[in-house]
Amino acid sequence: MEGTELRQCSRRVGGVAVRWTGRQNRGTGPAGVAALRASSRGLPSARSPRPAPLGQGRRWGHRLRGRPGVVARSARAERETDALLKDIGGTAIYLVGMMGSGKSTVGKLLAEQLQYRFFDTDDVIEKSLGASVSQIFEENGEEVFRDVEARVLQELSQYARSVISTGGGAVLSRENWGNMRHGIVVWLNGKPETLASRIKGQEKDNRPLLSDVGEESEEELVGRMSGILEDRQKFYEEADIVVPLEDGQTGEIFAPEKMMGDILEMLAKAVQDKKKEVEEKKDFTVEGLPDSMEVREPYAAGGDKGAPKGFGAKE
Ligand SMILES: Nc1ncnc2c1ncn2[C@@H]1O[C@H](COP(=O)(O)OP(=O)(O)OP(=O)(O)O)[C@@H](O)[C@H]1O
Ligand SMILES: O=C(O)C1=C[C@@H](O)[C@@H](O)[C@H](O)C1
Repeated sequence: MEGTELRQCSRRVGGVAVRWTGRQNRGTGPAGVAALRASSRGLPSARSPRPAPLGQGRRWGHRLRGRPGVVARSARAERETDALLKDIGGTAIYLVGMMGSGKSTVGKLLAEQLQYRFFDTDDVIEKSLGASVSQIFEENGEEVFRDVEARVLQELSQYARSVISTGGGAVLSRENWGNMRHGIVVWLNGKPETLASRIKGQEKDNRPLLSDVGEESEEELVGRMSGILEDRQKFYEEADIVVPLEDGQTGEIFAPEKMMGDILEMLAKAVQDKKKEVEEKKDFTVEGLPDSMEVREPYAAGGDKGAPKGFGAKE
């Protein structure tokens, strides 16, 4: 059989030690599916150093000032952002959305501002397996890719202070939602036209679902993106926060820095709403309850929607 036999990988991806024992099958021998399945247990294994505690670095507002397109923040805005950092208490942020929606671009900015680590699940998979997403689809099939993706998400969900850019199809798995509900899920919601114009002409190494779309035809790409979005819309809508890519009135496409600012604002609001909700629940009394019964606080980030894990994942 051509290709590499079981191989040990040990790499650092975003500050996390990723270990993987994998068999790569580049030949026509037995498919690598079983080998990948077997080897996808426990990835990534993470015993990473924690990032510097919030507050030790430069302040958020200060950092924003240097950014092109970002308006200097007032002392009040600085106080607000400091309060947000305190309030979200390290809660992880998951970015979901279609291919080309800007999850990696915006996610990196967000991580920098929050002094969080940044992970891109496609990258983690590619680096740890030493193969591109397209290669994995081609040689092992989509099902195996989804399986590996789920394991990666599960592992990453144990870490606080992370911004995690997920693959476009991660929302299709119930298991993934269970893990993403450890944090706050943010959907970058854009029109197929916007997505297609970004993706067109880009290499397709991590977008095998578009590999058969003609290079020349943006129309065909828009059609494909529309179809995928239609199938996934209801899953994306489960997100805690929805951030548009375009201005609904003018159609202007927002810059990544603006999107990051929008996310921060919406996070602040979500945190305040949740605090209020918790406060209201505290005042709520039920006649006739035995003294020993406690009223449980609701899940912080997912509200009614999700698996109850809440703010403050494992540090
Ligand atoms: N707000 C934006 N305005 C203009 N271009 C953007 C914006 N955000 C991202 N882009 C560009 O769009 C392309 C796709 O962005 P990015 O890779 O961040 O998306 P993604 O959601 O991570 O995609 P995928 O999941 O397919 O990897 C990149 O070329 C990026 O530079
Ligand atoms: O939308 C999707 O299903 C995908 C998006 C990419 O990020 C990759 O995760 C992969 O190509 C699948």
